Amino acid sequence: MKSNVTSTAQAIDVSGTEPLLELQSIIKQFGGLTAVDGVNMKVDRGELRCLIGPNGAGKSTVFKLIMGLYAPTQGQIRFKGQDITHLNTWKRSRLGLSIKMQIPGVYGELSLRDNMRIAVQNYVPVRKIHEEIDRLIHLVGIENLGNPLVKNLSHGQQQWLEIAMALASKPDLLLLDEPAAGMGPEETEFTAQLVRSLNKAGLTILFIDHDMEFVRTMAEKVTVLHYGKPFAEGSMSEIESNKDVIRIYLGSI
Ligand SMILES: Nc1ncnc2c1ncn2[C@@H]1O[C@H](COP(=O)(O)OP(=O)(O)OP(=O)(O)O)[C@@H](O)[C@H]1O
Repeated sequence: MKSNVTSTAQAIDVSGTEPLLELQSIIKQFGGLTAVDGVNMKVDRGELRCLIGPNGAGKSTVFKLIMGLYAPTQGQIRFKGQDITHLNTWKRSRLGLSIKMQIPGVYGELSLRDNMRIAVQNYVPVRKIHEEIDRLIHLVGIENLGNPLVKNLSHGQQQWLEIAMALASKPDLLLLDEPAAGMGPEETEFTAQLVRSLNKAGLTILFIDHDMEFVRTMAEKVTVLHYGKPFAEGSMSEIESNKDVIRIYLGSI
């Protein structure tokens, strides 16, 4: 299979010097547990960045904070230069943030196109829905699957469908939580190709992954989280040769 990305809907604003996303001193506590402990992070337009770190380091919580699924205990989140710390998820998605979570968010008992319709209907007029569904399933390379019930799709196909659904809002920044988890080598390769081509077409992507081979082929820049704090940041080769990162994470996977 091959992905069909040529361009995403929103072009890169080359004039903008401000980071697309900025986390400023973000803290998130769950009762007595500090899951995110003072994260400062900037993501520039056009980046394909990976967030790595040991289990429980706070990666998924950071994603949920960015999307407004959790409110930070402290700190500020800025997106496109705007303070979005107190905006609800719907408004953030209108502003250009989208997420594909780790837990599948597709409806197995509905057909592929009905799943897409749910994702698309809030963003295009009714007369454009079919056309938009066609565009998005073509974009992620699942246009030849027909219209089966989603529970009958393979794991990989369900993940790509979910990426297509996440693209319905025409995001500027797409968050992918372990996009290739549970996939075989071929599906993983297709996912890597898809994510890279979406990025090349102008979409900024921040993803979480534990599969270093996958990260190596994808990310230009890697941020390491450890106990809820940024621990290291750099190119994959810098990260892989960082003795402290090997000690706390890479040495154990
Ligand atoms: N809703 C919640 N309530 C209480 N504790 C939570 C909640 N969500 C996350 N945590 C805790 O916060 C910490 C960070 O969790 P998080 O899922 O963000 O880590 P992670 O780096 O994504 O881990 P993994 O790689 O295993 O997915 C963990 O100790 C987790 O148990």
